[in-house]
Amino acid sequence: MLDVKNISAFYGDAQALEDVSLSLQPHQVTALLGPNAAGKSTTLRVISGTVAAASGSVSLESQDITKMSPAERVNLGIVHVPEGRRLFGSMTVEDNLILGGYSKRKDRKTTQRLEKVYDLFPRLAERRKQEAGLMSGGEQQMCAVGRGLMADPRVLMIDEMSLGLAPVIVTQMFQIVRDIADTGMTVLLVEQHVKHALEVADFATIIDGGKTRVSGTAEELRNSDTVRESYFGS
Ligand SMILES: Nc1ncnc2c1ncn2[C@@H]1O[C@H](COP(=O)(O)OP(=O)(O)OP(=O)(O)O)[C@@H](O)[C@H]1O
Repeated sequence: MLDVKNISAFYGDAQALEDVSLSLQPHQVTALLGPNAAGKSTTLRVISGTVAAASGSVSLESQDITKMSPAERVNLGIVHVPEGRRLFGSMTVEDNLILGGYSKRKDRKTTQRLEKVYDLFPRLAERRKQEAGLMSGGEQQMCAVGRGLMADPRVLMIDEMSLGLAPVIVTQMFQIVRDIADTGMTVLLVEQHVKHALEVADFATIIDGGKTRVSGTAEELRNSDTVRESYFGS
C-alpha cells in the first residue's frame, strides 16, 4: 500500500535517517518502534512530506509521491496525527474536528464523517461544544485522532498516541485503532508503549540510530528473544 524505500533525511547538517525502508500492508496496523531519537517521528514527517527526503522514495500504491507537497499527500489520503495532539485549545471539539476535514469540504460529507467520529468516540459527542483545551489528555488525544479521521484517510499515521495517558485510556485507544484498521484503513503507529503496540499491530519495524534494524510480523517480533533483549529490555 505504502512503500518507503532507502530514505535518508537531514535537519540542517544533522542526519536523522539513513537508508530507512518500511512497507505498509493494506488494512493492517504497522507499529514503528525504537528508542528515543531513533528517527520514528522523522519517518512519519518524510511520509507526510513535512520533512523532505534527501534520497530514497515514498510511494503510495506504486505512485511515487516523494516530491509531492504535504497538501497533495493529504488529498491522496495520507494523514498524520502528530505527537502532542496540536489541537486548537480555544476552539470547540467540533470545530477542531471540522478543521480536520477542511481539504474535503467540497464533498459535503462533513456531517457523515462527524457522525462516524462520534460513533467511535462517544465521549467527543458528549463534549462537542466544549473548548478542546479544557478536556483531559485522553479526550484531547481522541479529538486529535478524530480530526485525522475527518480527512478521510487511506493511511492514518499516529505519533505517540499513548504518551502521558492513563493505562485504562491507553487500552481503549489501542482497541479503537484496531477497530479503525478493521474498517479498511491502513494504520502506522509510532509508539513507546511497545507491549501494547505489538499486541494490536499486525506488523512492526524497529528503527534505531536513524536506520531500519528489524521488520516482521508483530508475532515474530514478540517472540524474538534477540529483539526483546536488544530493544524492549526483557
Ligand atoms: N526539528 C528538528 N530539528 C533538528 N533536529 C531534529 C528535529 N526533530 C528531530 N531531530 C533530531 O532527529 C533525530 C531523530 O528524531 P525523531 O524525533 O525523529 O526521533 P524519535 O524516534 O521520534 O524520538 P522520540 O521518541 O524521542 O520522539 C534526533 O537526533 C533528533 O534530535
